[in-house]
Amino acid sequence: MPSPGSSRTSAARRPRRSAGTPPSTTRRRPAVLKAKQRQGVPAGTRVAVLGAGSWGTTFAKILSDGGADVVLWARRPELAREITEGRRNSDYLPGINLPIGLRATPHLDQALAGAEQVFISVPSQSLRENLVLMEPFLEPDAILVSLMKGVERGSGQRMSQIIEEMLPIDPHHIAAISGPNLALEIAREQPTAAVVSSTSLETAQAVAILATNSYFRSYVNTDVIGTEFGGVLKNLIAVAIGIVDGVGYGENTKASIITRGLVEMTDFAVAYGAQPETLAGLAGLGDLIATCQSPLSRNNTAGRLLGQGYSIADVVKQMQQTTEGLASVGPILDLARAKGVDMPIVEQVRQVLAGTLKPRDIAPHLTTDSAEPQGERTIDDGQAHGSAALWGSVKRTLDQLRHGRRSPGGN
Ligand SMILES: NC(=O)c1ccc[n+]([C@@H]2O[C@H](COP(=O)([O-])OP(=O)(O)OC[C@H]3O[C@@H](n4cnc5c(N)ncnc54)[C@H](O)[C@@H]3O)[C@@H](O)[C@H]2O)c1
Ligand SMILES: O=P(O)(O)OC[C@H](O)CO
Repeated sequence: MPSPGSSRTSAARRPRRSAGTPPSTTRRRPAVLKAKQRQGVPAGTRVAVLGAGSWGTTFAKILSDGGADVVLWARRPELAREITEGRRNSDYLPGINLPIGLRATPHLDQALAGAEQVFISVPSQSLRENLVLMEPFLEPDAILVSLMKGVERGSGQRMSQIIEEMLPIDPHHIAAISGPNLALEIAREQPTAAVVSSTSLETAQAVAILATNSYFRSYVNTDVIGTEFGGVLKNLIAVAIGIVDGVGYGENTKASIITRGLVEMTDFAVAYGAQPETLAGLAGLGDLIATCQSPLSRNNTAGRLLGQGYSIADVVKQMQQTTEGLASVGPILDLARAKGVDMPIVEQVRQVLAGTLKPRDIAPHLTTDSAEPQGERTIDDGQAHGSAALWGSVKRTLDQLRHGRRSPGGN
């Protein structure tokens, strides 16, 4: 008699996995596809992913493994060929086998022809110029989805705002995806959650259905401001964490910065109209934890190099991939000033980048100039639910990450 929870297949007959090999998902994949078909989503919905860097390629894999017919746009013809013929993107995702059905092309018109949903993953500072190139080839009712986590220098605009400004598109057809989504972990099919946000719940749901498979689960919300700013702001806190890591400070300093950083993120986003709950979810706290903890994070890595004493010019030279946080510091502080939001951690990151603050001096934000003891304000007083609510948010986020379970009142 098998014990409760044991499978009928004996462990001895099960094929053995070598250490480090991700569990096979092929057995579970058909169930996800069948569930999607029951929801009326035909397998093979045509989608385009623009940008064949680490996140664009990983997202193309997510969608392809979820049953969509994906064409990935790569600027370099040789990369498009490597992806289509070799099923590899060795520069950005070493060791990852890409799905058989995934095609790549260097031609934007071919990537966009017939695409019902278009996922964009280029560096934020290049979005505007890429939208100009895309516009002639977009299908009239296509949904546009930003996978990016930056704001534009100069305008301070979020990616969905730039899409809305540049294209003759129904704003309800724009979405953004964010969450604790380190590309390489997901490309290795490690279970992960994200949130799809659109002012139209219907659009968010249509995108989430395609962006769900056996290892990737998409939740939905309608708070685009909170979702996009969560992804931008956690990068800045991750740079701060990298800096103190590089200096050699330990866990207390990092936990203090993460906790105070979440308050800064929430204050800022709420001042721009976000819902505070969003910052306590996958796109805020969830992403903050992942990015601040992982050596895979480029923002964290850039910070660590700064903390080790490299100049900003050296760091930029060393970073081979998009490091959005470095470009976002200035615009975010401008936006914060415009709303009177205090962001001491982000301000200190700016000073370290400018060379006016030594990395080892980044901690004094934990004290103040005043000798008076201050109350610990965890979230904006106007929204205050106290520390119990914050702890509840932490538990909800961890729960979502561990079990993919929807929590009451969650996303
Ligand atoms: N990598 C991740 O884990 C991850 C996860 C979630 C979100 N993101 C976000 O996705 C976006 C893209 O990041 P990434 O990790 O894929 O970066 P990346 O550096 O790995 O890839 C960027 C891609 O854009 C291309 N590119 C560069 N300049 C371009 C231009 N002017 N026009 C068109 N294409 C250009 C590059 O050739 C490359 O293919 C960023 O906003 C990032 O914050 C990344
Ligand atoms: O590598 P980073 O620092 O750009 O972070 C990647 C993702 O945004 C993590 O969610």
